[in-house]
Amino acid sequence: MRATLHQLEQTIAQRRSADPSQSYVAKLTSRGRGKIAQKVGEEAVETVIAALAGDRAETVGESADLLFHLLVLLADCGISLDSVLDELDRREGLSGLTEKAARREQM
Ligand SMILES: N=c1c2ncn([C@@H]3O[C@H](COP(=O)(O)OP(=O)(O)OP(=O)(O)O)[C@@H](O)[C@H]3O)c2ncn1[C@@H]1O[C@H](COP(=O)(O)O)[C@@H](O)[C@H]1O
Repeated sequence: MRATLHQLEQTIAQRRSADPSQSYVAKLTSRGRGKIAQKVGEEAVETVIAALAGDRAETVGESADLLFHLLVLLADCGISLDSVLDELDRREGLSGLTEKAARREQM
């Protein structure tokens, strides 16, 4: 998962300055952060609709679209994927601490 997303992050970084007529990433980037953010919102809604409809294949496809567009948005904001993954790791550590604290209280 990490390797796939990091590879895609690198590809997006390379394609941002490509010819917009040759590259979707370049085309979307040239339309501005507002448009990129709008696409993230649309893909999120499409993912939710597919999940609630119980359509597994559609949910997988829309989730891939969502992750891809989120990476394009993060790149535009100058935020690395590692910053987000580090935040998730930090939270996992926090929840581990909470569990340990709860166990201590039960003793
Ligand atoms: N993962 C993706 C990916 N997922 C979805 N998409 C594109 O996202 C678009 C979403 O489709 P929509 O119908 O929602 O949007 P649209 O009609 O094209 O655009 P709007 O008018 O709605 O803004 C489609 O054109 C898809 O091709 C992607 N485009 C590129 N990638 C990756 O990005 C890499 C670089 O792509 P290029 O920048 O095109 O070289 C590729 O090698 C892929 O790995």
